[in-house]
Amino acid sequence: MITNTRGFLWSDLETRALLEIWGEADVQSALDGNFRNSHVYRDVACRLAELGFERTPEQCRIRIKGLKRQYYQARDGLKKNGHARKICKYYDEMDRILSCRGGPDGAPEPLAPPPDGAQPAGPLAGPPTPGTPHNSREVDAELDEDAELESPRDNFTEDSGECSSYADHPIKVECPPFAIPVPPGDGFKEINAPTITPPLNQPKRSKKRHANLTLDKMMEKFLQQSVDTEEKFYRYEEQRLKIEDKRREAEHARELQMLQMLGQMLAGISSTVSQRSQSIPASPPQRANHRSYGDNFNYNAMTAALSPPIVIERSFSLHRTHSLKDMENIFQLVRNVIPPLTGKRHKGQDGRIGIVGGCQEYTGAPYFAAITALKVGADLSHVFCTKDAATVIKSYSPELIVHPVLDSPNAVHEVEKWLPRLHSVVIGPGLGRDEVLLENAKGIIEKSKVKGIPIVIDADGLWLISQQPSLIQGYQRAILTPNYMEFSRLYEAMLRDPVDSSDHHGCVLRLSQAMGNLTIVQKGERDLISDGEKVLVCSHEGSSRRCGGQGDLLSGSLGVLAHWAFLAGAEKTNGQNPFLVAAFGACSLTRQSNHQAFQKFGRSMTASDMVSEVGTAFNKLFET
Ligand SMILES: NC(=O)C1=CN([C@@H]2O[C@H](COP(=O)(O)OP(=O)(O)OC[C@H]3O[C@@H](n4cnc5c(N)ncnc54)[C@H](OP(=O)(O)O)[C@@H]3O)[C@@H](O)[C@H]2O)[C@@H](O)CC1
Ligand SMILES: Nc1ncnc2c1ncn2[C@@H]1O[C@H](COP(=O)(O)OP(=O)(O)OP(=O)(O)O)[C@@H](O)[C@H]1O
Repeated sequence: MITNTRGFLWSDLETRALLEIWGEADVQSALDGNFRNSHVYRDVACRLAELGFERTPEQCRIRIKGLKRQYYQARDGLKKNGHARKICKYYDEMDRILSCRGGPDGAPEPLAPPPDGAQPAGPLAGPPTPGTPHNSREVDAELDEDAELESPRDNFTEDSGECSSYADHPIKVECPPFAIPVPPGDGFKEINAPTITPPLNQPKRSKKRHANLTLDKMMEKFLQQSVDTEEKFYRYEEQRLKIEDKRREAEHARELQMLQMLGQMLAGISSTVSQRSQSIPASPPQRANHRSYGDNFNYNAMTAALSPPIVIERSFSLHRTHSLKDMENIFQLVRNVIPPLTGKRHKGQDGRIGIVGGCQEYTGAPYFAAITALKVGADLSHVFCTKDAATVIKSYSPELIVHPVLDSPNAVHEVEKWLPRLHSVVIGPGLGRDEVLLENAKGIIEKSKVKGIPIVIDADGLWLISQQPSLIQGYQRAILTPNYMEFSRLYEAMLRDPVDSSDHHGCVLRLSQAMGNLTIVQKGERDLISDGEKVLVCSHEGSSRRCGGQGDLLSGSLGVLAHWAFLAGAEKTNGQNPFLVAAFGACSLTRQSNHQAFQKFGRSMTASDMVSEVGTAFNKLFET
């Protein structure tokens, strides 16, 4: 029965059958020295078929050729490492057959010792020298013997014709019997260098170690090259960044230059306008004392105001408890308390103001108060706000010092640490009405009182006071700045009566008295200022625009002026209550800023526009 074969792959059984036939003496003698061997392999194939294996003569010849090659390689090249059997599975069979076969001279071939300690099949003549002419000749002869039937297609299968499996052939990493061709380079020199070629009688193991060492060195070299490349990359990147920085600096310098040029151009334009304004006589200070109850805004007035020169109106109101002379002097008193700008002062002397307020909802209010304090002339402006609000407030202005402490568990202590360095505190803008924050504000008020620091209370700070008036009652260094609604709350809380809308002056006077003669600024169409003894009315022209944040400008500027007035002493204030003077100055300034901003922006005016006007408004009111 013919066994089906699997193409050109040979099973073990099939191969052994082939070797059995091919090793027979008549076959060997037919092949020996005979270059025309096709008839021999035809016979081999026929005999194989008799055993049940269907193979063509050509397949038989090629299989034998492959087996011979494996055998010679194993014997000549690799037998010393003791793994010949793994390279040539049929080594013993081949050896038995070929050792009996004569060499070219007819004498038996000297045989290698059997690998892996196996007993040699033939007489042991000592190990052959690999690569001797004899062996080469033998292989050549055998290959020539097979030449007749060889075809290009067969080359594909001649060395690996076995039907193998992964189990039969475990993967082995062996040192190849030839040098690995590698690209030239420092790291590869040693491979072909004759100086390190092991002597022929050196054990194979050392060759292997040498190869391993070489591989190690190659790997080392490779890693070194990687490190070098990386370093080069970083050096290059560093240089690139430096160049980039320089480029940016140059660009920045150019931008600055452009801005300076622009500034100079604008200054030129502004001085032209200013010269024009000055050529028209400005209102003398005496005129500021002109009594007026603050004309309501009308379009004629606005039209007049828009066209230069700007006439600064200062309006005062008298209460029956005060003389005209007092009123005439009050504005001059504001001027008196403003510290002169000299080169002798150091940072902080002109005012370190603290604003307590600013929470998640309200970040604008503390900002407006704090920035106005700086615009009026304070040196440092601190904001004590909640954590949420801090980053936002900082982002509005780098000039502000922002402390995100107001909602921290030890908020009062955190602010208290700063109190000795503060000249006044403004409590309430954007504080909100969260119980915890109000409680902290209360603690800060108490600590500030202990230190005798002037305190301005506005917005939600006033809500707190309307709940607990005793918190500030009797502290005459406090100034409360309620709008109409806030005033009503306070008034009702203190006097248990609704506000008498027919007697605003009397109401503000009474509230101040009820609070222990601290200063009350009732904001409105006309601002009423009282310390329980006097009532000042400021109806300086502002505008009809009531945008949110105007009150914050007032409280911020009042924080600075209160410090200045308080510091100035009785001589400068002519014995008047310094907080009345300060309040009058702050109301005038806020209204003037409002007026100027409105002239520019009309209905679109916002509190920020007013902030931009604070400097010039201050200048017009107090320094011209
Ligand atoms: N950008 C920001 O972050 C800003 C934040 N801000 C902060 O907001 C917080 C709350 O302040 P607030 O003014 O809204 O509260 P509050 O004074 O109780 O008024 C509540 C209600 O009372 C009324 N009302 C008010 N005035 C009145 C009047 N003159 N005459 C008559 N009624 C008047 C009016 O009621 P309505 O007439 O609408 O019914 C009003 O809605 C506070 O922390 C503050 O600092 C502001 O500073 C703005 C810029
Ligand atoms: N009708 C008005 N005419 C002119 N000026 C006014 C008028 N009402 C208020 N002002 C001025 O605006 C300033 C702020 O007062 P306002 O009543 O807006 O305070 P507020 O309600 O506390 O403000 P905020 O929006 O900051 O809370 C004060 O200086 C006040 O003189």
